[in-house]
Amino acid sequence: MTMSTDPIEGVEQPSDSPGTSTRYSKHIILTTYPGQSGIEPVPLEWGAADAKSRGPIVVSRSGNLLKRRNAIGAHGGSYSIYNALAIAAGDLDADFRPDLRNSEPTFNFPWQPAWADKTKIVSLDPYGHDIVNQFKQELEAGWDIRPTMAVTRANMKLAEIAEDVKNGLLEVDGSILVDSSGEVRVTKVAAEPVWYLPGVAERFGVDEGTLRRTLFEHTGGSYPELITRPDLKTFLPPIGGLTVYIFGPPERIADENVKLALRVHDECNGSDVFQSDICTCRPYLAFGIREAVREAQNGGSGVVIYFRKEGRALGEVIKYLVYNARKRGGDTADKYFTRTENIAGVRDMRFQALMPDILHWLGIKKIDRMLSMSNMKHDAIVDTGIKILERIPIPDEMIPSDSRVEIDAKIQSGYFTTGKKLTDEELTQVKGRGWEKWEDIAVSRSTLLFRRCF
Ligand SMILES: Nc1nc2c(ncn2[C@@H]2O[C@H](COP(=O)(O)OP(=O)(O)OP(=O)(O)O)[C@@H](O)[C@H]2O)c(=O)[nH]1
Ligand SMILES: [Zn+2]
Repeated sequence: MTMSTDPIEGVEQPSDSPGTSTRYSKHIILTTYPGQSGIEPVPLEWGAADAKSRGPIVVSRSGNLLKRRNAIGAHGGSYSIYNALAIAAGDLDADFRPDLRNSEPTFNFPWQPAWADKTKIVSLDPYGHDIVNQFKQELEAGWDIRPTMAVTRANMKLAEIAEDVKNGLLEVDGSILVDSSGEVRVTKVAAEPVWYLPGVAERFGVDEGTLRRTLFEHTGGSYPELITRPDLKTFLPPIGGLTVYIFGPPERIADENVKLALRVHDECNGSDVFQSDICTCRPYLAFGIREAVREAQNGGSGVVIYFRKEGRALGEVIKYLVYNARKRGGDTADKYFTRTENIAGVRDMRFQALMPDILHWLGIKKIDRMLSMSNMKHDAIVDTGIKILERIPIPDEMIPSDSRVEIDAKIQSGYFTTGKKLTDEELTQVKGRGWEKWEDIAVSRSTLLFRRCF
């Protein structure tokens, strides 16, 4: 195969390639180059004063947009693959354009100076929720421009909140906390990642070329334009995004005169949804929601931000391998992080450096009550100029006994605490639950049944 670079012709699809599709031309454009004839990216000036002077993010390769794209990657984060599958399966037209009527935000977040600051927001599109309004003409002309953020509202119900009402820790106000079943009114913002590569590189203290080359190499060479198009500075990576849960009127978040309670939470599916008791994730999340509701009821604002960074962004498979190593090797707090490092090479890949972007987008300048003990979250937030006035650890009575190992290891490694920091010797004594053998459980159960029968 030969590669022609001018004009955009690409390579011929090999005749022996399986399932040659009639949906696409026989020429496959593997990549593009800045000087190629016809290549004319839509101007995009990250950090410009407003959406129109910034320009829309155009990432689609469909039709003529291939020449006008100003971003690398694809919409939808990790769901871009499902989108491709739907097209491959014939369920979705490759040139489909969404009908965005009535999809506008339920609350108009006011413009913040950070939206026009290319150092404050580098991992999401500050105008991603407002494209229907900002880029009407382009949409009407048939351009494929998509929202990367969405704002909606909902009611949610949490068992722990119902418990808090029952125990007198929260009062039903009929507006924020609707009733004693734990029903709460909430405004939600979903955001997909949109990276301004020079800004992301700067946050990690690497040069842009190194970041681009590393992303290219370690995604199986999936995004060659990271290498061939240094003029394209924006990348929509195939990773999960975040959701903001706002309790109380959203306009209060940016108001420095009222208090703000904030929990930044990273996904832990096993605990958050299924309530496994090996970690403190769901209890801290529920505590965060309770305190956010309380702050909103007191005339302030409560915010919980949920990031899709399962297993400290190592993924659930790695996490379960670590759990096995912990349970088989003797689960003690002194070895907690070593077990992860043995399997993943590092203990954490969450890179909290990008996390504060959403706080700046919301217009947060200070956090009165930070519901987190993490030094990494704290330092990342404070480093970008947001003040944290008080840090609130998870209350002791909310810590499941099997997760003492995790919490004591975290405190030892630098997590904030108002309690006692254990010595190295004491850490070896903090033990998690061992595994019972299935055979033993089954035997004792059958013995029981046997006894009951006679
Ligand atoms: N790899 C790995 N990940 C874990 C383990 N235990 C918990 N996690 C993950 O650790 C993350 C915990 O995130 P958070 O609940 O935000 O807590 P944190 O950042 O440690 O700090 P706090 O804000 O103080 O709660 C989640 O992504 C969990 O899935 C473990 O043993 N191994
Ligand atoms: Zn967890």
